Amino acid sequence: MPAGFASIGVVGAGAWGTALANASARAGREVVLWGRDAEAIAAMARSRENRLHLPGVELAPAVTPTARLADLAGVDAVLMVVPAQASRAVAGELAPHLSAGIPLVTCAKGIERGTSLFMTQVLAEACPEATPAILSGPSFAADVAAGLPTAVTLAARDLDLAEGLAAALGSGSFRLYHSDDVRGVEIGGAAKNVLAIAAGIVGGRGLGASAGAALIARGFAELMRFGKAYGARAETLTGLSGLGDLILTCSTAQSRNYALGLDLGRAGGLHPSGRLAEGALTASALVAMADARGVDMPIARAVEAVLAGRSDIEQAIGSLLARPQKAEA
Ligand SMILES: NC(=O)C1=CN([C@@H]2O[C@H](COP(=O)(O)OP(=O)(O)OC[C@H]3O[C@@H](n4cnc5c(N)ncnc54)[C@H](OP(=O)(O)O)[C@@H]3O)[C@@H](O)[C@H]2O)C=CC1
Ligand SMILES: O=C(CO)COP(=O)(O)O
Repeated sequence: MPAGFASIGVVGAGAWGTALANASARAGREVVLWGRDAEAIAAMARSRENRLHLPGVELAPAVTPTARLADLAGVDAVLMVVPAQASRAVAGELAPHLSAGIPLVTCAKGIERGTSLFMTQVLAEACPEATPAILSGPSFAADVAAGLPTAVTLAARDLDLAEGLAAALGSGSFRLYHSDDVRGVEIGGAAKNVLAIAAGIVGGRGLGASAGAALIARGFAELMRFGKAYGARAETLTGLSGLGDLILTCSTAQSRNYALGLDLGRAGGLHPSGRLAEGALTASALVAMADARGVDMPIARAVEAVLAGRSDIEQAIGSLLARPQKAEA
């Protein structure tokens, strides 16, 4: 068993937070799982199941649910698993309970609207005493919770810290690779959700498997261009958290972002399902950041225009197909 990180705090008792709490317990950690809804947390503590967000999965004995952030004081590392747009506010409330230097690992996938900051930048501002890190990669909560084989990347600026955290959280079925390319890992997770909405639209419109594959390849070209403009390493963008997660999320309606695109493609309008689709919240920031550095992202731009109601699906598809044919890059 690796030294250190005997206890893990998980902030956010949604599907992913609950799955990560169980995965951490499976790796031998004691886990405190925080959720904001005291009633739901009490029910979870009684039933040992997160019936709202991860039904049918038994909570591991080493997981203690709580609705009090103060109960995270003293843990050795914290996984931040609330939605991207809520991360700043929750991290700010958490900050007074954390010891100096504690690793604070964002597991959310998105860019903050309004500030255009990546998740580790948001945590660095909200919890300046903590050490930001990120966990991201192709991993549905249900798969991880079921103990199906999954591989993700954990990145911190200090490679030894990333390696230590990966060793502490990983198990036979939940494999963690480590990296010091924090920016690369967070760009992949944020961008792929926007592109997955486009893939869902292609599926919902019945444009065919060939168009779906073209969308993934051209979407990946956008992700690469954006990543390079914002300092990511190519090998990170082609790895688990970039290409790996793009393929997963663009391939199945198990993804909420893809499912949102499916609905848009079939019905042509936005029908809010109430389910979290981070890409819909990140699209405008992604496009604004692409514009700021002159990065060409026609697919992401088309998604943003559809979501904002400035374009209908037919117009968006038409404008993509009308682009001049050019050298592949
Ligand atoms: N699900 C998955 O397979 C994966 C998800 N992720 C990422 O993890 C993040 C969380 O997603 P996921 O767990 O699936 O989402 P869920 O919709 O399952 O759960 C979201 C959780 O966040 C809580 N929450 C929402 N807003 C706030 C807020 N303002 N303050 C505090 N808590 C809040 C919700 O509480 P309440 O129940 O009270 O509303 C709920 O517990 C996202 O960024 C997602 O991209 C990453 C990899 C896999
Ligand atoms: O990030 C995910 C899988 O890696 C989950 O994707 P969705 O949020 O689209 O469901």
